[in-house]
This record gives sequence, C-alpha cells and structure tokens, in this order.
Amino acid sequence: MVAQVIDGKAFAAKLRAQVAEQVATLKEAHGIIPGLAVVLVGEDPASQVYVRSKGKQTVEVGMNSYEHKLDASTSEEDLLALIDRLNNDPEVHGILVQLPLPKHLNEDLVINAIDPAKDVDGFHISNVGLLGTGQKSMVPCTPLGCLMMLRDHHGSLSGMDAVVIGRSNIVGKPMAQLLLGDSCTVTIAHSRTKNLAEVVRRADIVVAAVGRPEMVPGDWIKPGATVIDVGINRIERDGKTKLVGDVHYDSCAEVAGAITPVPGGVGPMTIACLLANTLTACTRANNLPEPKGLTA
Ligand SMILES: Nc1nc(=O)c2c([nH]1)NC[C@@H]1CN(c3ccc(C(=O)N[C@@H](CCC(=O)O)C(=O)O)cc3)C=[N+]21
Repeated sequence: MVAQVIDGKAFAAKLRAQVAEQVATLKEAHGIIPGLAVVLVGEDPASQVYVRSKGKQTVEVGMNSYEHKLDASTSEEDLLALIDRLNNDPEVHGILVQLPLPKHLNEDLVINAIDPAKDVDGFHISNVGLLGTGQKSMVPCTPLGCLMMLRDHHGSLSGMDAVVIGRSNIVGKPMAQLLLGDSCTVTIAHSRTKNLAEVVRRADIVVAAVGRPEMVPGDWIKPGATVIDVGINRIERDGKTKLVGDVHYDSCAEVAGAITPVPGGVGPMTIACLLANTLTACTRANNLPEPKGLTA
C-alpha cells in the first residue's frame, strides 16, 4: 500500500480562508478586528523566523498583529507586567508567549499569568482542566490541527485505536484528550514504554510527537493506519540541513493508509489553528456566536 499524503499546507490555506472570511464579516457587522499579541523573549533564530511567519499570516487574514520582542535578560517582573497590560488591553484578544523561555524565567508562572480567555495556546491550567473535563476551552493549536486533519480524513474517529507517542503538555497530553473526546481508545506511549513497537502496531491512528528524528520505522505501522507526524527536526544529511519528522517517512508511507509530510503537514496547521483560536477568543469576548468549523 502507498499512503495517501495528507496535505497540511493546503488544508491550512483553506482554514485561513475561512478565518479571513469570518474576520471580514466581524469587521463589517460589528466593527471589531481580532488582535493577536505575540511575545518573544530572546533571539533564538528559529523562534524569530516562526514569530515573523505568524505575524505575516495574522495580517493576511485581516487581524491585527502586535509583536513584543524582549531582551533575553528580561526579568520575570517585566514580562509579567507586559502580560498584565495585554490582559487588560481590549484590542488584544489572543496572547501567545513563545516557548521555550530563557531558563531564568518560570514558564508555568508566566503561562498561568495569561487571562485564560486570551490564552490562544490553550496552555493555561484553567484551559487544560476545561479540556480534560470536556468543557468549552481554548484548545492547543498543534493537537487541534491534528484532530481537524484526522476528522477530515476519517469522518468519525469513534472506536478507533489511537496511540500518541509523547507525553508533553503542549502536544501529547492534549492530543490524547481530544482523541478521547472523539471516542478513540487512547494509549499514551513515551520513552519508558515497554515494547513500543508492539504498542504502535495495534494503532489505527499514530500521532508521533517525541522530538526524535525519524524514530518510528515503517515496520511499526499497522497496514492502512493513519500516521500524523508532529516532529519538526532539523538534521544534517549529505552536508545539507534538512527538516525531518519523528517518523521515518519513506518506510512509513509504504505501509500506512495516510500520512502527513514534514514540512507541509502539521506545522502549517498549527499556525492556522492559532489564527482560528484568536478569532474564537474575539467572538467569545464580544458575546457573539462562535465561528463555525474552527473549534474542537
Ligand atoms: N507558545 C508557543 N506556541 C507554539 O505553538 C509554539 C511555540 N510556543 N514555540 C515553538 C513551537 C514550534 N511551532 C511551529 C509551528 C509551525 C511550524 C511550521 O509551520 N513549519 C513548517 C516549515 C517550517 C520550516 O521550514 O522551518 C512546516 O512544517 O511545513 C513550525 C513550528 C510552534 N510552536
């Protein structure tokens, strides 16, 4: 079997077009423009590229983008003061603090200082609790993008066996919650899982989010399974830098029924979902009907 390629880039473009349309309506009918504030502390080059691309796409869908670039040595007090200002700014509907933060800053403390209603990353403990109990929340962008692609491909996910490899707060755990919410039988596997190959072989859906280049080989995949590759790893090969996922693409694509590529899979969906979440946060803040098809 040769897997169908799930085109995340095209899917994300469609999603952004839907967001743009609803942003335009919001502007016309209510004079409201959704605003997203992105906070970057330090000069990590990968983060800078990523923040720039978010800002560009935010403007392209008709929303306001506010970029706050702080020095790597910024104190926790100053960062918290900025978050407080953004929490109280009515023009700002979404706040994203780029992770990871420099080591002298407490990430949990900073994230939990964001107004949960503006927490478009869905990382605040209050949103994590709401998601875990099936209540309306802000849903983390990467898992939301994965869920949208899975629903689009399968229709219903009910009763499917899903294995999530990776237990991070930003991908693995919320991904498992979303799959459970769609009535999958969910296993969370990780670096200490015994017989990982056997566990993965049972799965109809494999979500790989471990951050280890090409660690899932094709012979772990059940024939016909759907493989969602969350990994974005920059590696050196033949003297060139190359972007690869957490799954070994060529061997997995020979066995899987469907697979997301890297790049062009989950990555673009993550940013599109960030824009969708900002629109959702804006409509909620203004007691307007929720956008359709953009939330979990
Ligand atoms: N608070 C916070 N929220 C985040 O969502 C967050 C974060 N911090 N810190 C960093 C990671 C990383 N991340 C990516 C999103 C999209 C691509 C993406 O669009 N990648 C393209 C290619 C990128 C390239 O060519 O380098 C692709 O996969 O096709 C990559 C990486 C969001 N993150």
